[in-house]
Amino acid sequence: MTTGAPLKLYNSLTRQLEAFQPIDPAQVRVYTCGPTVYNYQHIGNMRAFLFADTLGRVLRWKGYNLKHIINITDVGHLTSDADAGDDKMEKAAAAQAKSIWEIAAHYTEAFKRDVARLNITPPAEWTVATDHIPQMIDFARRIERDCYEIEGGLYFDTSKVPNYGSLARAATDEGESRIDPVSGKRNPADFAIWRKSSPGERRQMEWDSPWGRGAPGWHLECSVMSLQHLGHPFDIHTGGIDHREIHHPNEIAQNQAYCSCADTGARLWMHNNFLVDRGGKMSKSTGEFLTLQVLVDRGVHPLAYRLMCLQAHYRSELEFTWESLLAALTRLKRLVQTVEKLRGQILPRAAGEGGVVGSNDLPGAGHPTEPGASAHPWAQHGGGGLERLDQAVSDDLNTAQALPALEELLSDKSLAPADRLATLESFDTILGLNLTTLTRADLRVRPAAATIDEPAIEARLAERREARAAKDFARSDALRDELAAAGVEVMDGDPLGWDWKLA
Ligand SMILES: Nc1ncnc2c1ncn2[C@@H]1O[C@H](COP(=O)(O)OP(=O)(O)OP(=O)(O)O)[C@@H](O)[C@H]1O
Ligand SMILES: [Zn+2]
Repeated sequence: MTTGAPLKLYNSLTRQLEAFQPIDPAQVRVYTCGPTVYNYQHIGNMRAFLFADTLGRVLRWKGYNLKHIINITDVGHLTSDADAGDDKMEKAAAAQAKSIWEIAAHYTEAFKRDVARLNITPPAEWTVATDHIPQMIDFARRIERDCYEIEGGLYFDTSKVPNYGSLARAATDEGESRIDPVSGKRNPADFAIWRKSSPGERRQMEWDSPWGRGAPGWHLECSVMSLQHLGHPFDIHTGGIDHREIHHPNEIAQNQAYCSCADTGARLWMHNNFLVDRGGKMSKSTGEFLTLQVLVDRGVHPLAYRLMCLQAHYRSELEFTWESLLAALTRLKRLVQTVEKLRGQILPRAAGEGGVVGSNDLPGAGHPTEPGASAHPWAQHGGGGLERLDQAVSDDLNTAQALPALEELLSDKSLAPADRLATLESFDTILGLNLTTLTRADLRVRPAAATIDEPAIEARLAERREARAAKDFARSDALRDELAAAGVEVMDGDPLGWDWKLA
């Protein structure tokens, strides 16, 4: 049973907020288009998975039993989403003189490491495209009547489905032919279901099919994996907003051809907006891009990036600047410091009462996925905090509004520290910032360029304190400069109580 405010989500299909009603109340099924593992994911890509994670966390918190699938695309995605150009995987393998399997394994592992560092809940299953080739061929056979064969392979005739492309904002008439015409296509928006290897072409990944040796089209993969692992129709399909224009309309067209009906395959299609920088959408194809590792190498904890994303609504464009990332880090430090203080306030009292309360003993601990707000026995102790959280996230996952509600809750002196901490656990079930366990020391990430370690820093700082006590300011300044040269900024009188930080 779910409780709390009705969950409203924005459906890209209808372009409006809709009250969420599960198809099967026993299990909510969500499919997220996963990464193409030809390169590291940039932090823009990770925004898409952070958004899907927030959706999953809210659904679970509201009491739904969630089955979430994220795929790994290791074949078929071409350098243009509009189905033209080279296969991204083949291209990367050729450039690095490696096998596609090595490329896929390396970047899949790197992606999963980032997923863990951002505290993104892993899905029920990571479904890998190349594990589904026979199913893709079966699916393609069933929709073959809506396709035609040309030299390049089997193409889907988009004129066969009524309302083709209605999900996209602009009519997709331009389709792939605008970029790289494929001779013989009937309509510009028609797309490959099965791409035949051209004579003389040597592909690392190719399979036999009724339409010749070749590889599946990228759009086919997601239709097939969602059908196999979730069944059609399932509840929610997510992806970045670029997918609203080509990839998802094509999935929908395939799904409708498959079922010979108007069903799009999913009830709701949800899309996160882009992370942008001064150059526009962050993109791997532009060459220079930021990975999570780059942020870490610069001394920024990954959860600061998570917080930065949570500060914006998922449907708003989010501009990346180092200043805004560092501001998010400061906000995170402040939250952690407040939680540490609160914990300090309850520990002595609890010890006096005959036992030390650890964070796992707090009410609500160990039940992170229990049903919604008012179902929690301790909801009344949160001073309305949980209701505010519920209202915010029920309004199309408005985490930006949940954050000030959390900050007000933590500083609400009319509530006992233990109650504030208990309510915090519920907030963090949704926000995923690890606020109950994160320490200030965890947030001090050593930049790759730093040439000094923590014991050495502490030793220099102790020396500097002595120099200051002895009013030897020249020595104190020299030590400060020495630390600065090693990448450490001394923070005298920092309001957050940070003695130093890695610059
Ligand atoms: N700048 C961005 N901001 C938010 N989401 C993005 C951004 N770029 C891509 N995405 C989303 O990231 C997810 C993974 O995308 P995928 O690995 O297929 O990226 P890609 O198309 O190869 O890369 P890119 O667009 O970065 O060159 C998709 O849901 C995609 O829509
Ligand atoms: Zn997809």
